[in-house]
Amino acid sequence: MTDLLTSAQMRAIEQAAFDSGEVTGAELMERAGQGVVDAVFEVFPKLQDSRPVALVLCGPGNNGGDGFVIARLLSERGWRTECYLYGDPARLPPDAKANHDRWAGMGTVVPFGDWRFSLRWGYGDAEETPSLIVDALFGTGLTRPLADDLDKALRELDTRFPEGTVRRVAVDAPSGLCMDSGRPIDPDHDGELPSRQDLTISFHRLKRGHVLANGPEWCGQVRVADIGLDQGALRLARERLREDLSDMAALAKPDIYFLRKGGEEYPIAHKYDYGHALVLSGGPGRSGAARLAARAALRVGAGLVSVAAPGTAMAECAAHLTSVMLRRCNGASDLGVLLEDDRLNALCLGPGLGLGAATRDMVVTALGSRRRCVLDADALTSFADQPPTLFAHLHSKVVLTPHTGEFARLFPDIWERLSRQPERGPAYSRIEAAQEAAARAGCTVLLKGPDSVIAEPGGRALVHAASYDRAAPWLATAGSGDVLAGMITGLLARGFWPVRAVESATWMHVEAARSFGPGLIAEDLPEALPGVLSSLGA
Ligand SMILES: NC(=O)C1=CN([C@@H]2O[C@H](COP(=O)(O)OP(=O)(O)OC[C@H]3O[C@@H](n4cnc5c(N)ncnc54)[C@H](O)[C@@H]3O)[C@@H](O)[C@H]2O)[C@@H](O)CC1
Ligand SMILES: Nc1ncnc2c1ncn2[C@@H]1O[C@H](COP(=O)(O)OP(=O)(O)O)[C@@H](O)[C@H]1O
Ligand SMILES: [K+]
Repeated sequence: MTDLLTSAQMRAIEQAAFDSGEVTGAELMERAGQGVVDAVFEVFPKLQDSRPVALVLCGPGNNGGDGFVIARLLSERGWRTECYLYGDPARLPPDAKANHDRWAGMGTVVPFGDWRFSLRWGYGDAEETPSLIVDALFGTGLTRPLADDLDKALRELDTRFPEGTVRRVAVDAPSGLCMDSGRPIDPDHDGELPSRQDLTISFHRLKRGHVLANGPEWCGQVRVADIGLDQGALRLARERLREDLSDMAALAKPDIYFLRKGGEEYPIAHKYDYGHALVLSGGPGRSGAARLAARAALRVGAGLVSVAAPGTAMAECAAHLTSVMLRRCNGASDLGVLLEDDRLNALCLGPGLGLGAATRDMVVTALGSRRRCVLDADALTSFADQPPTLFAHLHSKVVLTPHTGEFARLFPDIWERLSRQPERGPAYSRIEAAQEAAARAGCTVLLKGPDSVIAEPGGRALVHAASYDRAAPWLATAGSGDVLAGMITGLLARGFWPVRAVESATWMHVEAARSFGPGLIAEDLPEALPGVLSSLGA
């Protein structure tokens, strides 16, 4: 389990470590600076052979303190390093002040008022041009937008050294990014930070802002530096700050133990031991989405999968289905009859189902059967005018899988908070939005996107980040959400508890896309699943 921390959680862990006597602030700062320098040369080995000239931008807090450590360590490696300080040296916090003073005995500290980037750096002298710019201005302590003069100076610096001419590295966070939400605190610039980093080094664990919203876009790559905070500090912090840490989010991962067929759980299993999923289809010309979902449910290991289609779409479905079975279902009352078969243990409603009263009725019937159930697409949008009607029927075995647009229709007030440009930090995040939605709905909610958030009504949240080395831009293709809904349904049929089904499915969905690569269309996803399952050892 990889935790994703808020700034407050990170501070609580740090404080617990100090109080336990395990480490001092000065030691942590030294390790943080060392962690940055190590990561920089590991990720960009060619920097060792380039111009050894660095510019370190230090801020008024401990992020700036890390910057002074980095300057010293670079200098010890023979780099010509200059520090620019935004802030009053006399008001730096103690550890940052100590490192400032130590550095001031070795090199220069240019006060902000004297920043003349375009004149001092690379002005007719290639030798002077930095090959590394370190952003140690603000980290987890950012609470408000960058001041105009600082923002302007940073933008000038950014244009002075275009992308590719210098490596930009951020300490903990690209300055201006809220680390609780991944959203720039920058109402005046429409969320455009002054510069895009090539590498961001987090400490101890990733923070939420590294993976949520625009975080990955501004961080470039991320690395986590181990600064030696052990489990003891985490335990102590947890005991002290139950509230802050009980909602610690984590990164999603596949549940390998339960994905495996056979094994200790089912040494001689029958197909019904893996459940029977039922996917409802729309009318003629609209059955593709349900068929995609059904195939995905079967590929992910449901024992049996049926599509239930209106009479008018039976021929179309029959022409395309082989191992997936077919049932007639002309509406809510037919669905009620089908559900008398209690072997049908997981339902999927929404993909291609059509909008309106007929869909609403089928949803209500499905929910009334208390089956495990995935509601996606049209099953959600059909309640856009009356979300409370839907919420009244939901229960803990249901999963809602809205994309952003569907989420906005069902939870307009939550969406409004999430889409407002943040003026202060910590900003409202997609994790909080999904948590609030799950609490209101009383069931598991998957808020889809490159940063998919899975939230349970009890408050626990998981994030599946399709970013950095797990980026899967090919998933932005019609029907990929239908496949995901089917995968979740298949895992529910196999007996997975909702949050586990969603966690494993979102992970494998991205993995399937990545294993296929460019040119992916939704039909390829179920076919890529056997490879994904094998690679997991399932
Ligand atoms: N928490 C930990 O365990 C560790 C933290 N370290 C570093 O400490 C950083 C956090 O330090 P701080 O809490 O001092 O926070 P920062 O250094 O991120 O920010 C410090 C100060 O800036 C002020 N501020 C916030 N937004 C501003 C704005 N827009 N304009 C001007 N001033 C603004 C704040 O009031 C605060 O005084 C981390 O990001 C990391 O770099 C590391 O030294 C290693 C360990
Ligand atoms: N750029 C992207 N990177 C990673 N995953 C993405 C990206 N765009 C979309 N996805 C994923 O693809 C799926 C799309 O679902 P959805 O929007 O419901 O599409 P559709 O309705 O066409 O099936 C979601 O699981 C979403 O998380
Ligand atoms: K920073």
